[in-house]
Amino acid sequence: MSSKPTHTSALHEKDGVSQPDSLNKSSIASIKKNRRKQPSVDELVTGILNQDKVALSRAITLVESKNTKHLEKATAIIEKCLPHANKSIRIGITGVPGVGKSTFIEAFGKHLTSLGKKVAVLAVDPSSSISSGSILGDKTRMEELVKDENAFIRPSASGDSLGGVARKTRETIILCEACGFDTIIIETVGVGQSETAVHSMVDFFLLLKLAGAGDELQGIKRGIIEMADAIVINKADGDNVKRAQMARTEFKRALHLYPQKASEWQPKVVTASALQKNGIDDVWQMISAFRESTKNNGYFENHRKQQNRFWLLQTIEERLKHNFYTNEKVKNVLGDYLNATENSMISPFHAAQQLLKLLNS
Ligand SMILES: Nc1nc2c(ncn2[C@@H]2O[C@H](COP(=O)(O)OP(=O)(O)OP(=O)(O)O)[C@@H](O)[C@H]2O)c(=O)[nH]1
Repeated sequence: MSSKPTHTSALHEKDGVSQPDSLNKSSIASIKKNRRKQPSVDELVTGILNQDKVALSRAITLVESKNTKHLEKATAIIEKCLPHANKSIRIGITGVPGVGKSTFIEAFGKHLTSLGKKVAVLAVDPSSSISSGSILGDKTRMEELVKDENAFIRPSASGDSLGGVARKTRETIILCEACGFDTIIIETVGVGQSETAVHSMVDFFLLLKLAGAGDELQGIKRGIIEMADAIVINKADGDNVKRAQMARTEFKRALHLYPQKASEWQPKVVTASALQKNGIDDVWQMISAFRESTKNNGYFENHRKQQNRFWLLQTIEERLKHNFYTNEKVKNVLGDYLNATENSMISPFHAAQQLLKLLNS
């Protein structure tokens, strides 16, 4: 008898992979055709509300699209998801490259899913606008978490500006919440302004630090420390344990020098080892205590309201700026005005006035 597979066998091979017989040529073609067909707004929203990660991913891709044709559809999806959003804790995590952000988020995220939480990890990556590459997106990161059905990981899209990346991240938060994710982690590399952008979209801001040699306080950027609700001294393992504890004492002392936060929360300093998964639950307990205390004193809701106001005003500023710099009349003469201003032939104020008039002419 011939060993040649027959068409009646349940599976057949394509490119070395077993395929159900039902996936014959015509059905594959139809799947491909359907894939090309963009789902409607309602289909995507229904998918998101049914906690379908594929629908979520497709909606995020629309939100991130630079194609202006997608803007209307993306806005409609956000509007429909908005009433189902907001029921999460949004946690910002920052730290210099190499401090252990991915290792920490992997351990933290896995811990949270083991507690029955649904975790979305988003990244705000300022490098994408500079190098068109992405510090956070390029590597295979969080290998375990990515396989967890209760987790969703999305690196940031490369944006033209930090503002653009931040706007998309805010909208993505809304989509993830509508999709049932109750813990949203927003990661950024502590190398620039991105921390401020992330701070403006989270409830709790966590700074990862290392117990370095020498004077710990020298490396502190005042602004970032001021924003932090907690400092986690990572890599507190092996020979590093003692140093991490010393660093903890120093940071605690330093944090007391700052004025009290509007949240009335006294920022905490803890040590952890993301690699050995030590101190991970302490971080979660701390965030839970923060949520409880700020919900009780009204700060939590109030802060989110302020963030919404800020998002609106920031979006208006961005659009105005965009309209100005892409206006043909402005583009034609901007260089001349810049030259004239450089050479003190016209004052910058007068030049600005003239240029702004062009927008409405
Ligand atoms: N000993 C020790 N090593 C750690 C710990 N956490 C992370 N590392 C190691 O530190 C290195 C950097 O870790 P990552 O998690 O990639 O750090 P990152 O901050 O995400 O780095 P970037 O992606 O470059 O921003 C890796 O070799 C990790 O294995 C820890 O708790 N203890």
